[in-house]
Amino acid sequence: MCTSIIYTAGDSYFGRNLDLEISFGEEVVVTPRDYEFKFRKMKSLSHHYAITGMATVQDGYPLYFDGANEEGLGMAGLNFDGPCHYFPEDSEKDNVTPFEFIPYVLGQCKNVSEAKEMIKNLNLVNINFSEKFPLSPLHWLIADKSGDSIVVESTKKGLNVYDNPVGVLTNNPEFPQQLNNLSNYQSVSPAQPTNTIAPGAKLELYSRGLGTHMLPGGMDSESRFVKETFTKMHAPKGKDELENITNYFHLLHAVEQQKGLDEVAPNTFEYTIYSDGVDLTTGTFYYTTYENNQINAVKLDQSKLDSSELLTYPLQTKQTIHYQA
Ligand SMILES: C[C@H](CCC(=O)NCCS(=O)(=O)O)[C@H]1CC[C@H]2[C@@H]3[C@H](O)C[C@@H]4C[C@H](O)CC[C@]4(C)[C@H]3C[C@H](O)[C@]12C
Repeated sequence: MCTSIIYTAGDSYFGRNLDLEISFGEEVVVTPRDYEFKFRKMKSLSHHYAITGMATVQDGYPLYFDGANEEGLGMAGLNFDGPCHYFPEDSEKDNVTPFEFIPYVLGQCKNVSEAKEMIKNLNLVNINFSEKFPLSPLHWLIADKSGDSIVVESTKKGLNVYDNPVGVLTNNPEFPQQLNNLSNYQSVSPAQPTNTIAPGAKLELYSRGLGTHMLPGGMDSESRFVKETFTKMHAPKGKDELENITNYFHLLHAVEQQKGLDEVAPNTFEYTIYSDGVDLTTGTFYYTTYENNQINAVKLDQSKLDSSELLTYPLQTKQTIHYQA
């Protein structure tokens, strides 16, 4: 499972938890403006916006899991196994494969409204990257530095684009159903409840936080969607970058999956391999990993963006403890 969010507090911060039982050798990858993006069915892009994100580089190609461009548009792919359906090539449309979707959009669009326009004529075509890396069933959260976001889902109905009023995406079911399910939790509140169940009966407020008593806490995608929406919608806004990025990681870690809790095969557990976030104004890319929950960062270096060579930064997975004398 995975969770992706856009959190606006002065700047906007966009990223995700990557929850899985295996790693694909992902690292922080900056694609500079002159790296040539070759597409299977579309004309290649020899000059485009620079992209920073988490990717695995295969045959010299950055297979992005999530990332953002230098204009402040971010995009993350999350598992959508079941409802997801990709289509054969359609000669009337722009045929982009799912593994090209992130570079195609982030390479060319500045914000959500440009992305929406571009997606109007798009067909997510069912072509594998390779035998070793077949298609993944994904849906995407796309968000920009204004805080706007949309969800893109390719199902048997076609390519669906939904405005996202909460700026959160997890996994199944389809997005409209996830939103609809929030109705069941409208009474969840940071405040102590008033007694509406048995007016007149004396009910003790025996604990703080009783307004959150009905908040789900499971690993499943519906529970995470509700919990993350509540947590993010009530998040404080910090006074500077340090406070904001600290808040941001608290939001993602609120739905992180600890090892041992989500068994996907006998004795194999899905867990939060990494959490990441880009400041969509400065382009600084932050991340934590399961082993190392100190915040690490890669700053966007403008002097390196007019090049054609990928820049890669291996994940720092060693925990550092701040010992005090
Ligand atoms: C599985 C990952 C999403 C995490 C997630 O939602 N897990 C939940 C699993 S489940 O619901 O509980 O079953 C997705 C996110 C990005 C995906 C990767 C990226 O799309 C990049 C390439 C694309 C290639 O086609 C396949 C390998 C791959 C390297 C993908 C492997 C995998 O599908 C990733 C890593």
